[in-house]
Amino acid sequence: MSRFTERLPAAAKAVAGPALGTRPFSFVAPQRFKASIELLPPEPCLLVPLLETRERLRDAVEENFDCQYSLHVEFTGLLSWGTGARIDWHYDSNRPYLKQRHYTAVLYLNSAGFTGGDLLFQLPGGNVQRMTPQAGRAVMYEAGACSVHAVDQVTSGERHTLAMWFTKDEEHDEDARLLGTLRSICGSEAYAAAASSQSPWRPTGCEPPESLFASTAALRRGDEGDAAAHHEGKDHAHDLRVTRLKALRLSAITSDSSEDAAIPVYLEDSMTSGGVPELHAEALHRPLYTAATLSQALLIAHFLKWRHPDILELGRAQPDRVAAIEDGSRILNHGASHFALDKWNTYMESLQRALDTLNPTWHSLGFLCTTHDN
Ligand SMILES: O=C(O)CCC(=O)C(=O)O
Ligand SMILES: [Fe+2]
Repeated sequence: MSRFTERLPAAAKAVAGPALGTRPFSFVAPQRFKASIELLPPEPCLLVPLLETRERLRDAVEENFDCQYSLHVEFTGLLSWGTGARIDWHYDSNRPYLKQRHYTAVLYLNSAGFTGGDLLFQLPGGNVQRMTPQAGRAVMYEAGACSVHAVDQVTSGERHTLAMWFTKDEEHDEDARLLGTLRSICGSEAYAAAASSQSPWRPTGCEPPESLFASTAALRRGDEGDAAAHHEGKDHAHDLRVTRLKALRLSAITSDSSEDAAIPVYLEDSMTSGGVPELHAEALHRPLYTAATLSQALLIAHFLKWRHPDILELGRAQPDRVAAIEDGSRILNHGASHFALDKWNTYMESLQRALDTLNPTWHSLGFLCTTHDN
């Protein structure tokens, strides 16, 4: 069994300083979609292996960096990298609000189904170490400036990863919130109903408990530097998740009377008549989708922007653009409200299948290896 014994960051340290001073420091990953563990559907078959895996990765990081029992999980995310996605040279704690990140682990969930997407590390002397993702393998490195790395463009298909960040700072512990979530969902009727439902995100009937989706902290950590996500308040009119939906030209209608009410999300322009082709006006007055919480509304909005941008464009269509969006228009006319959620559920099911295929691998520690074994 090969274990992760090499500490890449130490090797990379010698060039990290000068390189950072001279290189442009930009992220370019428009096709990247990130789902925080707290925002995933509360399916036991999805969450249980995820939780097991994150514990295993935490142990491995502690062991390999000699800091047993001192790390907290700061963020767990399922990431999908579509064709065209890449990240330029960077290190993972490179923003003031990411300073608490001390270590990173990335578990690769697939190796077939995409091309490109190699992980590159800067080494001393200007050398670059390249690692091609392999399903079931993990890399781990320090999150600081000594670990400058990049991800090559995904040239086709979709690359799936489980990305985790670890912190020594208890205040940024993701576990506290997750434990609360698990306590509140385990054994609850709502959870049983949601877990047995084909579509746990269904806006009517039994909702997964609010606590599973309510964390604005998850958004803060999941969204590269968007100041909007720093909001922690409860006032919806000033909730920056609402502002961020607006930036996508979506309007979430929140209810003052009930905390539990489902939140319909509309294409903003569809609520006014400006620019909306007559033909579609009626359909556009229906919500694009309905979410259980604002966090979920935003997550689905990002998903739609990533995978179905035409749908978000529909309400803004100029008459001469109608042809280009004909498919989307047809969908809206035949039940827009279901389209977005159907796409979202289908996507989540495909992620779950990708994870299920890894289950046997996850039950063996053998998946942890050094990048030098490749
Ligand atoms: O997916 C990878 O190989 C690395 C991802 C990465 O560098 C990041 O998310 O900061
Ligand atoms: Fe990174």
